[in-house]
Amino acid sequence: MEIDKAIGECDDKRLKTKYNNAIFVIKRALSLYSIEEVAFSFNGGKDSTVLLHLLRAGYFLHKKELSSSNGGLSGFPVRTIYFESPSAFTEINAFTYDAAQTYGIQLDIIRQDFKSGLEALLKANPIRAIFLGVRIGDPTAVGQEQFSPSSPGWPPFMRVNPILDWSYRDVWAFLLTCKVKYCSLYDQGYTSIGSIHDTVPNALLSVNDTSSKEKFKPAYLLSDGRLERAGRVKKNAALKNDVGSDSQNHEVLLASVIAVGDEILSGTVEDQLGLSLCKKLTSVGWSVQQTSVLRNDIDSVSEEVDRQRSICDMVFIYGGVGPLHSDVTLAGVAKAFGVRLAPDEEFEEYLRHLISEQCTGDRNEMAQLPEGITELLHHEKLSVPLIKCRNVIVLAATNTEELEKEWECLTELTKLGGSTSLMESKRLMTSLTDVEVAEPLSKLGLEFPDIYLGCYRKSRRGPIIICLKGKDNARIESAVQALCKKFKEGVFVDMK
Ligand SMILES: Cc1cc2nc3c(=O)[nH]c(=O)nc-3n(C[C@H](O)[C@H](O)[C@H](O)COP(=O)(O)O)c2cc1C
Ligand SMILES: Nc1ncnc2c1ncn2[C@@H]1O[C@H](COP(=O)(O)OP(=O)(O)OP(=O)(O)O)[C@@H](O)[C@H]1O
Ligand SMILES: [Mg+2]
Repeated sequence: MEIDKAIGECDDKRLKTKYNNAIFVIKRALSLYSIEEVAFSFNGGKDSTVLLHLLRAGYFLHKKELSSSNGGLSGFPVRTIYFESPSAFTEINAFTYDAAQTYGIQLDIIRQDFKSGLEALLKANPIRAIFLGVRIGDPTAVGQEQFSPSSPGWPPFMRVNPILDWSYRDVWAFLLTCKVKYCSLYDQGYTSIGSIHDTVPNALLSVNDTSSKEKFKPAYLLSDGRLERAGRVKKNAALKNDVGSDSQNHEVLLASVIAVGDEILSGTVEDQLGLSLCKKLTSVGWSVQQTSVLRNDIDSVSEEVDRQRSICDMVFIYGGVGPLHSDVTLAGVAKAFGVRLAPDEEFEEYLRHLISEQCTGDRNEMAQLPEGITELLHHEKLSVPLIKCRNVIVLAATNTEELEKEWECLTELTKLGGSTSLMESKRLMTSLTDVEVAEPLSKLGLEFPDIYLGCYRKSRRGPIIICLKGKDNARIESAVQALCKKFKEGVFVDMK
């Protein structure tokens, strides 16, 4: 088998190890599942192409072990699915079809989105496991292992990721050593290929040329594989980025507070931090748009963070930060931004000081932070810096005392308290009934559209508290006067 031979004959020890491990995973999968129960998700990308050849070799070696036959491969026996999209590059499409022909692959073309397509596929076929060319640096790899069940909400199958631990360099070492064909776009400076709408050649491969047309070196010449996605145009480029940039245009800054903890949802622990954070944010003029409590689950965190970061100026998240298996908050944040978790030397240094002797596990694993988007906010009062990922602040506090300290440092280090014009407010208490105040209050709202009017009561029959907020004290006073005029004197007590 030419692939096995090429790797066997090369003297790249690292590549041999990676190859052997991947083949081991493939052979395990082929032992666990029958050939009808497996599928290969192929899209003509470089990682997919590596996997195609590993599967060809793995199937050959698996068969050889079973029957001690040494025959060649006739056709490719693994059901191969390709989600064809109108926004795919024509070069990718052409290569995919070409490869199918060359290697005797019967392609199942699916023209639906991934989820619906997989649902239909699994309904019609006995498939239980799907091979994917996902690698650890991919945003979608966060939280995955070589065998990972599909996520909740997805049809049930096993995701098999034989090249999960391969680096960018390993991929190119394999393709070049085996001298196999790959999509022509990689020779034009594309290093990771998505759709025509979000992919351009990697600027790091640009060749300075006097002619007008920009030229690029081939993908295998990219020296720092961590930058392979530099040619991906950010999907959310237009979204909010940071306090102090486009957020300055709002009158009031918007915040979202997210707690992560199964223990809160089960009612075992009362969430004090959320309450405290809302108070603190309000006191410095922020408007808290939403608080939410999430399960310790990567996808729950990533979906909520992704939603909130695009709506709010700043997202504050706490809980699920640390070395426990349930501490998935940072992985969720990474997934929300489409980046991987990567070891951070600076952060590791802090942890080394902090936990030194107690550490039995891999300290490096604990020091993983969302790559390329994390800013460490240092403060002499903090033993570990605060973690800021674009407009998401990850708080490590586990109680209100710790939060107090982190908040103090945070307000000193960022423009949290300084960038907004503080809101003025006044609270009035009345023993009038809600029916009595309802209409006059809604009219007041129309007369003073610039004043926020909030109402609540502590018990059904207890007094009503009316809260007036605005930028200008004089306007608040006018609103209070106007409200008082609508009733007998003395029915409202000023609560300050
Ligand atoms: C065969 C297959 C299985 C997938 N299974 C899952 C899954 O279990 N959970 C999930 O969140 N995404 C799953 N995805 C989606 C990918 O994680 C990812 O969203 C997809 O590759 C799109 O990447 P893009 O948005 O960068 O194009 C799957 C995709 C494919 C092709
Ligand atoms: N449209 C698709 N059809 C079938 N499988 C897909 C599709 N998109 C992604 N996949 C699966 O997900 C894997 C990861 O996709 P990803 O885009 O990261 O890698 P790639 O396309 O192989 O290489 P590259 O990183 O250069 O784009 C693929 O190897 C493939 O198994
Ligand atoms: Mg791709």
